Amino acid sequence: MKIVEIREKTIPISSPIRNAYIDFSKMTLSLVAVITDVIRDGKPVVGYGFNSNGRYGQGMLMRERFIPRILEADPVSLMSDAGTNLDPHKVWDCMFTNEKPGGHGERSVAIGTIDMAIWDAVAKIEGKPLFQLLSDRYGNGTPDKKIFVYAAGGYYYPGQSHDALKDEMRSYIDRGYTVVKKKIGGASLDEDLRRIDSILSVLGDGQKLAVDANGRFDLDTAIKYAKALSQYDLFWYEEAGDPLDYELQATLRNYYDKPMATGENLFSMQDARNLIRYGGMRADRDWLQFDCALSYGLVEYLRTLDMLREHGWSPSRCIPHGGHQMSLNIAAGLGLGGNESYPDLFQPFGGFPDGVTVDNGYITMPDLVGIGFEGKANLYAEMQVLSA
Ligand SMILES: O=C([O-])CC(=O)C(=O)O
Ligand SMILES: [Mg+2]
Repeated sequence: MKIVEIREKTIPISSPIRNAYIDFSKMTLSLVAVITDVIRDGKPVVGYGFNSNGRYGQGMLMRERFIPRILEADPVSLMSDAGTNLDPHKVWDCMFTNEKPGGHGERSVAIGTIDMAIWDAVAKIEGKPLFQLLSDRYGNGTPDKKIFVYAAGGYYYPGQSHDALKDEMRSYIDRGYTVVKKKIGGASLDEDLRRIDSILSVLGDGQKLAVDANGRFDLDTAIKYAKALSQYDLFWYEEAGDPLDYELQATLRNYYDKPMATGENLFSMQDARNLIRYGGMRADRDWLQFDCALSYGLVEYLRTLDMLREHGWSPSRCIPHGGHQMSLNIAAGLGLGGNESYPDLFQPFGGFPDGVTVDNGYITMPDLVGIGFEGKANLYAEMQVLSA
């Protein structure tokens, strides 16, 4: 068997929203199709992948380095030992050939996107949902198909009123979510607190709200917010300072004893390990948000989960960034604590297969082969254009 062709396309996911650091008016992502010569149901197996929001399409890196390396490799060198399927770890090693360590930049996004498509193809060739394959290979063989999901929104919109913000949050609760997220740090502390008060007048409980500063704050500001936020008993306080400022994160724990979350902008096992070694994160209450689609894919995420276990962290402390079905499969197969969801943003990417509903904060994964993209009609329509 072999990979016949790999196609990629940059697709806009723009919207008028803004967090504390960027707006999404020009946001794009890469969609990838890995076409194999394996026939299932009379058609070649095609694996699909895309990167989640925030890092733009990475077509150039794929076209210049990673796709040619895969297509120029001896197909046997990319196969499982039995020769009946691709081996994602071997494909990963092939992509990483002649890449120096460190300084991960955005090649981790390009590789992560192709890696997602490889895993989709591998599970389709085995004829299983990816979560089942992961549980069989790396877990206990019994996936937990019920997954906690929270609704990420609460962005800054031009001219948005507090009533509109309240309506947005109410609509997530009405759709079955029990935890919602809002952005902070894109307005003054006073205005952010008024926005939080408005939202809590709807939610009634701080544990139903997470806040996200998107790495905007210096230490003084992070501490001011920490002190002010302490009154609410929030679900979490996310990415207060620069993602690579481990000392800031470690200092912040002296001012905030409630749960914190970070990690969506750490793109390698080594960066994640530095957070665990030096960031003062607490395995009994904090949350880790590494997103495989941005950080070298699931092959690297498996290394990150091993690293976490060695440092006394359970996979259940991971709730990845990005809101895509790949992380839902990892959550079900390997016991993560849940997944992000953007009910109204970045569609048709992200979200759940059609017919899946959120019930009291949880979804249940349907038994779809591969990652399950074929079960989401508007997403699969985009994918089919690429592979036609
Ligand atoms: O606004 C963004 O860049 C996305 C983000 O931080 C999140 O979903 O946590
Ligand atoms: Mg975030």
